[in-house]
Amino acid sequence: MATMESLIGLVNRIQRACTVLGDHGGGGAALPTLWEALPSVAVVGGQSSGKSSVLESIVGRDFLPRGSGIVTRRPLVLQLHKTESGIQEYAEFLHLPKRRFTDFSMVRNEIQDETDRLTGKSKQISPIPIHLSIFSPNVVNLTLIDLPGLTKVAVEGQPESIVHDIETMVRSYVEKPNCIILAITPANQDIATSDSIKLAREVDPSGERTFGVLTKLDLMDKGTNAIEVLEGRSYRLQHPWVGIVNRSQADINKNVDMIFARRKEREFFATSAEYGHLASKMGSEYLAKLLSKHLESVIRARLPDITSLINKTIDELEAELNHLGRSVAADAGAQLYTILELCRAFDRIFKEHLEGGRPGGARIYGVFDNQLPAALRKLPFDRHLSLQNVRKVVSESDGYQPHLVAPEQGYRRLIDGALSYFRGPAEASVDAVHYILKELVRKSIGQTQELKRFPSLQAEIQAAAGEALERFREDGKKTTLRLVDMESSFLTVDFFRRLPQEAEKGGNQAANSADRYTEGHYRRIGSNVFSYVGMISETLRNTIPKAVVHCQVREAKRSLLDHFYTQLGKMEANRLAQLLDEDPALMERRQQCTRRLELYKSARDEIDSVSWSR
Ligand SMILES: Nc1nc2c(ncn2[C@@H]2O[C@H](COP(=O)(O)OP(=O)(O)OP(=O)(O)O)[C@@H](O)[C@H]2O)c(=O)[nH]1
Repeated sequence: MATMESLIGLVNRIQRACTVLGDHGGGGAALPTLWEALPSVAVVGGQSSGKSSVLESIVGRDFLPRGSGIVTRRPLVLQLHKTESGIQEYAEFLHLPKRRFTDFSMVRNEIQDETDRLTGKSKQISPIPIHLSIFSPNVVNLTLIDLPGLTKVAVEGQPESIVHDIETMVRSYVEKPNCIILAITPANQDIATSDSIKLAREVDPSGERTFGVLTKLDLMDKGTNAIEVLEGRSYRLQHPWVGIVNRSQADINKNVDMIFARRKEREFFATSAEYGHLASKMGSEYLAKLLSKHLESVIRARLPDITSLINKTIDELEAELNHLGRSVAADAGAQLYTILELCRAFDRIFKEHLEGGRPGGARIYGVFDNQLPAALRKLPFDRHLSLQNVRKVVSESDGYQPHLVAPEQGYRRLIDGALSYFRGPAEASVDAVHYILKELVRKSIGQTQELKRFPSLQAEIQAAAGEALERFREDGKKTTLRLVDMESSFLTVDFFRRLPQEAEKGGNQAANSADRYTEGHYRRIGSNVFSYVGMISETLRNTIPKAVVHCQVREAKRSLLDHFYTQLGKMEANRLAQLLDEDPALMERRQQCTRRLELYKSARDEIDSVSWSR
């Protein structure tokens, strides 16, 4: 079995580690606190009930600030470490790790200064504890938390809210199931009106973690005594009540020393007619031993829970840290490598969208299969090739000399005019695919888990990909428009050769030029042009998608970030670091997790070392 020293010492060390990490249970921490799992003893009582006196006599030293009003304004975590006899007593603050206090009045000043440091001179209170360790042969191993005295009225200079604030703070400590409550009540006050008992009853109705302490037994009116309370009949708790006689104000003024006061207290009980039979279970020394023993047994009982909490939390923290990712390397080479890896991760996802595995690629096909054919069908060739327009264009082309066999010029103009309509759908296809690709870039960035941490790099990839897509779009437009232009630069000769020759077909030699200008003639021209244009439309319906895929989709797949990679290669180290700037909230979270993980791991090591010594 682990010794008492090692068990309480273990908890002491873990508590100190908790405080260093800001895990002190006082505030509403977002992460589970180990502190809350550790047993501790909190001293609770109304103002002037004798809290400081009890603490000091347990320690056997004067070291707490005195004065009027609310003196204790931050929790004081007091860890007592028993040393071998003959060694000089000293105190140490966690916030001043290098300094050993042997003069205890300096300890008092430091508590005052350190309280003011956080709360200002405003006499506000703060839940962040001050940690004080006392190493002495005259103490037992014990951790006590001194809390501000419960009060009913604010003192001058202190805000009204302080009454409520103090209660809230004290409550936040004592309501934790692992908190042992040392409830101080002065004997010269009716126990029914005791603030500490009232609060203790609320948070610990069964009284299993409450120790009742009755102070000022020497100040009771003549003829009255506290036997009913001390023997547990007035107010029953699971643990026996302990009566205490501290130094009076007069003793303090006379600088009566602590060791002497302890002796006087012992004598008080030993010689008391009322309390003589309880003498061995009264007094501050007895209280210290009682608490220490109880604390030890509680720790022993809680140790398996604490260990499993620690193990569970370590697992959780490690999982979260994995999820958050490693922190970024510091040197430029490693950073460049990281950036390239992240870009590749993005690129992989982007490709999956295009090639299948993720949705998106099908939308591009939708452009070719639906939008483009629909747009081609809607082109206003009816209007362009109306009888009226055909006649107009053909006669304009003929000029003063009407065409003799077929209106060559007229055909050309009508065809050129019709072909120019194809530019619209060609450009629209390029644009439609451009927007789909842009959207897929955006989606892929969002879906790249590894990139989540790096908002700057996300923006940069988005911009670089955007620029690249813009270049591809330019190229796509040029190429598709060229396809259209190519159609007007050379007409398909065969088509026209295959057209039936009107003159021959008619077989009417009498047919003269006058006949050529009939409606039927123009209608035929119109319908010939119409079927030629239909043929072109069919061709473009097939070639525009090829051009779009060639210039945009294939390039996006192949070289979306090529340009960006070249830029990266030329970047200065600090620019690379900037790209890897993480979301500050995330960095903060990782740091918190890392520190907490260290705490829990060191706590686990501590516990392991204690288990070994069993
Ligand atoms: N005679 C006698 N006086 C006591 C006893 N306990 C405390 N006192 C006196 O009561 C006064 C208040 O005691 P403190 O120990 O300062 O009480 P406290 O609860 O810490 O007070 P605050 O920190 O102001 O809330 C001091 O003058 C003590 O000397 C006691 O058992 N007997």
